[in-house]
Amino acid sequence: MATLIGAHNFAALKAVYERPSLRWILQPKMQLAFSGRKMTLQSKSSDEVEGSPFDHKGLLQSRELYQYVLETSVYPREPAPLKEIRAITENHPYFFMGTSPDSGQLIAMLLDMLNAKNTIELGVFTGYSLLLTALTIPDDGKILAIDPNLESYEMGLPIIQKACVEHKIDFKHSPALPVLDKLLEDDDNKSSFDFAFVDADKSNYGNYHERLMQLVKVGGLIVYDNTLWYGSVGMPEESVDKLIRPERSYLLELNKSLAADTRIQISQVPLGDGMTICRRLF
Ligand SMILES: C[S@@+](CC[C@H](N)C(=O)[O-])C[C@H]1O[C@@H](n2cnc3c(N)ncnc32)[C@H](O)[C@@H]1O
Repeated sequence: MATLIGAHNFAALKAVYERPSLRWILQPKMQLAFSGRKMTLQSKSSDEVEGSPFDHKGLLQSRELYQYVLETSVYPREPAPLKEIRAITENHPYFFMGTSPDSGQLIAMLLDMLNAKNTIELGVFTGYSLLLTALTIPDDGKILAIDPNLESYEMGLPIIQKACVEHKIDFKHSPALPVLDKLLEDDDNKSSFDFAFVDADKSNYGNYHERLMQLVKVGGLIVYDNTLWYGSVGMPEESVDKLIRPERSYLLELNKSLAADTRIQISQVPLGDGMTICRRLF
């Protein structure tokens, strides 16, 4: 399959893509071909992917094991609208940013176990984790979803509408920090959220944590995505591509500070790109 994709962010995408050490991270199953200012997105067959730098295995030992998990436990139980949003996201130039379905399955279980009704999400993209949350919480539940990128949100919106869950979503087209600060001006918002999912700019994770600790109730959860950053947090700095080093350093800092934060119970889960689940204790 080959699809012509838009030329926005062309130079940046081309520069990133052409770094061989990053290709396996960015394009596990697809390949971008550049011709002049035209970009073509091409699916790779399983045979082409296998054993190549594009081989995708998440954080597990092998691609086969990751596929086994997805095909045995995740895909058979994944609701149809989520399959649909995952399919349309494959056409987005940054499709690799979507929350992985295995992480999503755990998030849904956590939401259910908490009986979460009032949730907040930082970093929406095309809406996989948002739709998952909307499908899981009750009909009168609410999700405050924040992202400065409206275009990506609008890509998944028709699927959210078709699933009849849009009424649960309050989308704020904005960076997250000012929205959180505004919420904190009203004491009624403090300790009002059952659940927070953070999948936005890694440089602000520390700032988000301090604010979310006030907004999420005692017993509530804050889940941080990408805390193992393609496994790079366990690698020596010099072996990590320079392009992903800044985020790696923010995540190293975050992981250390979460481990030292006595206000929370934590679990570092090696699913997807690594998620840290934090439960507010006091
Ligand atoms: C990894 S994607 C989120 C994936 C999403 N959870 C999903 O399931 O598809 C990261 C998102 O964070 C958003 N983002 C970047 N900076 C942000 C900020 N300051 N505040 C909130 N979101 C931000 C980006 O626009 C992008 O859509």
